[in-house]
Order: sequence, then structure tokens, then C-alpha cells
Amino acid sequence: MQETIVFSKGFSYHAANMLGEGRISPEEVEALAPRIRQAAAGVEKIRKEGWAKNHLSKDGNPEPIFFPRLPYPGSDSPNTPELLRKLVDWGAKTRAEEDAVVFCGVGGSYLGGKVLYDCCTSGYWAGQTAASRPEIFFAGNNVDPEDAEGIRIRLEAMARACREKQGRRLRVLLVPISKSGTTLEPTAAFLYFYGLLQDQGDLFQVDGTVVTDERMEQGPLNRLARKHGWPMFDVPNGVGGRFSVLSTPGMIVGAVLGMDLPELLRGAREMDQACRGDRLDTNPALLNAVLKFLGARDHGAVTEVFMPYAMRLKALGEWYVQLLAESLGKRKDREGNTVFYGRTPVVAIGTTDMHAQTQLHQDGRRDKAVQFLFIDSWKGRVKIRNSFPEIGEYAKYAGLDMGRALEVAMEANEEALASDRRMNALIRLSELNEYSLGQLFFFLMLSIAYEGELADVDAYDQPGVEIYKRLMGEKLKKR
Ligand SMILES: O=P(O)(O)OC[C@H]1O[C@H](O)[C@H](O)[C@@H](O)[C@@H]1O
Repeated sequence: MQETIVFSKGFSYHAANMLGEGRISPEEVEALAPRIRQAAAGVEKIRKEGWAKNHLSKDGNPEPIFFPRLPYPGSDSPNTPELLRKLVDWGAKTRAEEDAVVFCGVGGSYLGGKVLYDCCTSGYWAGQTAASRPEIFFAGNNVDPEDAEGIRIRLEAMARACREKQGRRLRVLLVPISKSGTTLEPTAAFLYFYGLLQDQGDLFQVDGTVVTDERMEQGPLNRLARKHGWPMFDVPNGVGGRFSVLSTPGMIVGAVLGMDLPELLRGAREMDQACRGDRLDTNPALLNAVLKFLGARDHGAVTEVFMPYAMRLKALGEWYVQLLAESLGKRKDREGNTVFYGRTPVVAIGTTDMHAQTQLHQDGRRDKAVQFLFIDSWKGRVKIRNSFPEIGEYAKYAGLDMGRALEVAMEANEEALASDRRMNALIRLSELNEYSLGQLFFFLMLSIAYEGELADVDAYDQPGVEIYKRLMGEKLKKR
């Protein structure tokens, strides 16, 4: 069985440490062959026809699944060439006119955009970036008053400086992003900031753009956009929040940053093409899904530690947490049997969390698979100089490349876990740019889609979040 799949364009998936003694055996994989074929066929059906087995919307109606079409702009994709142009033009106009942009979204309407922001604003970003851009804020991903106040204080300071230096009002664009248009957190943030900025008309000029489900004509954001003439971007039918990073909720953030959106989709498209068929030696997403599925089902690896060796990729870990938790954490399978499926996602950052979590990964319950992630181009950039030659303990740091130290630490972690037969796998990217991010997002989304098929659970609904929402709604009414 293939242990490493090198996808030629700078992406590779290394599975050797998931296999072997005390871990998954080739025989187990072999025994799963009929189900693997079914899973590949299930995802292929979603690709071709847009239907996943027994999937219904929240209202109980059949709902298509269109995320596999996102990388292929065209008439049968939620991403059309016109939409991409509209996003790019909107991004350029926003950069030219606005001083600050406040995105208000939560869950899938926040996490993907935050990944794009974090990556793109890094000095090690190898992709396209706008020369200048408005200051960007993410609100509405919580109803934490302290966080909202923090943004208010910063906006007010910016506005006062703008009045003093340029004698004009600060121009702030509010962008509520919510498919349903009624989610507590983004709605609270949008209303809070709109009221606040309107009340200080001498300091602020407020603009709006909304990202919501256009088909809900009477939805609050739709009505507001019509009334105020604000631009509106559709969260397309058949694209759920956690699969929407390559759709309007994620790409609108990329558009402000001046990212190359077609390139992001190209990376996703080429990954999609590389992840077809039922052969594990050529389909890395299927291989990843099979190993994680067998690890969880037969080897107790019901926790997945997602561990990028990059501080910047913490947001990616948080995005993956929603993808894995909401997609696979299911009470029932698609035949209605109670299965309580799912893996608990945990984010760890290397090397930081080697000093906090690795003890548990190495010696704790054997209930984990660790998914490492490493970016090669971060090596060879920061050299350490030892200014204290008289201190013997520092000698080994002299001339050390910090990126190589990061890699050595990760390799040591992989090896240490493997030496105790603890499952781990590695994704390597040659560098971080739009193309490789597109690959990575799509690899992870497809892996989850394949695993949903293997476990026979609906990866596209989230019925479990309705219970607290109902209770919260009742409580909020009473207050
Ligand atoms: O975009 P929205 O409708 O505001 O939804 C935002 C989030 O809300 C819910 O809690 C769902 O569980 C998430 O899947 C979704 O991403």
C-alpha cells in the first residue's frame, strides 16, 4: 500500500506512521475494499449529480450538495466567472474607498475567511497581496462584549486620528455574513456596530455589503440590502457553511485582501482531479479518510489532533475543527441506526504545544491520531547567531536555521509517536500561496466527504445544534 502520495504540485501526504504494528494493517484496508469502492462512488455521485445519499435540509426537503463544483467556475457551479469578477471589482473598490471593514460572521461564515486573512497577512505569504488595504476586523464570531468593545475602541481611535490628520470622517464598511441571516452572534455584532457608528455621524461614514442566501427574499439582510442599496453576495444553495471557504463567505475576505481568487480555485480544482477514483495509491483524500476511519473505528483513535507547525495556521486548525466536528459528529447513520459517530478535533501548534499537549499525545490514552502539517519554504530564512560563545550550552544554536529547527522538532515528534505505535500522518506544502491553500482546503473537505461515505453518516447536516438554539431562543425572548 502507498504510504506517501506526492501530488506533484508541492503537496504531499505521508501516511507511513498510520500503518504498521499496533496500528492499521494492509489486511484491514484490504477488507474494507467494498466499502471504499462505495465511498468513492458516493462522492463521485455528489460531484456529478449534486446529490448525497438521504441528505435533507433543515426543513426536511432534499437539498443538493454543490461544494465539489466550487472549483469549476461555470454555469452549473455556484461560482460563475461573473461572480468572480464581481468579487474582484468589489474588493478593488473597497480597498480604494474604505478605511476599515468589519466582517460579522460565525462558524462557516467566519472561519474560512479568517484563515485567508491570517495567511495572506503573513510576511511568508508567497501569493498575491494588495499594496494597501483597509484595516480588517472580525466581529460577530462571538457575543463577547469585551471583544466588541475592543473593536469599538480601535475604530474610534482611528476615526479621531482621521479627523485630526485628514479632516474627514472614517469610512467603515460593515459586512454581515450569514446564510440564514438570523444567527445570534453576527446579528448582534452588526446591529451593535451599525447603531454605534450611526450615532457618531461626525466621526464615521457607514457603508454596508451583505453576504446571505439570496433566495430568502424576505430575510432580514436581503431586505436591508434592497432598502439601502447595499451590494449583496449570495451564499449559494447547496453550499453549507463549513464547505463555503471557496464560495462567497470566504472569498469576500480574499477579495478585500487582493488575493488571486482564480488561483485559489485552481489549487482546489487540481486537488479535486487528483482525488478521484477508488485507488488508495493515487487518491490522497480517500487514503486519508480510510486511515482516519479505520483508526477511529477499530483502533480507538477517536480524537484527531490537527497540528500545523506554523503559528499562522491556528485559524486553519479552527476551520478544520468545525469541518470535522459538524460533518462527522452524528447520532444516526443514513439508514437511521444510532451510531454516535465522530472524532473529536483538537488543534495543537508545533512547536508551542509540544510543551503543553505532547505529553498527553505520547503517554496518554491511545485514542488519538495526530495530523501534522509543515510548510517547506519557511526554512532558510531566519538564522540564529550566538553572541555568547563563552556559553557552551549555546554552541549548538550558532548558525541554526529556525525553519529547519521547526522541521527537526516535528520530525522528532513524528518519530517519538511512531516509536510507541501512535498513529500520525503528515501533510507537506512546498509554500503557502493561493494555489496551495486551495489544494489544502479541498484535500481536507474531500477527506471529510469520503469519511462521511465510509461511516455512512450525513456529512452535510447539523441537526444537533438545533436543540440549544431553540432553548436559547426561548430564553432570549424572556430575558
Ligand atoms: O451563516 P449562518 O447561517 O449565520 O450560520 C453560521 C453557523 O451557524 C450554525 O451554528 C451552524 O452550526 C454552522 O454550520 C454555521 O456555519
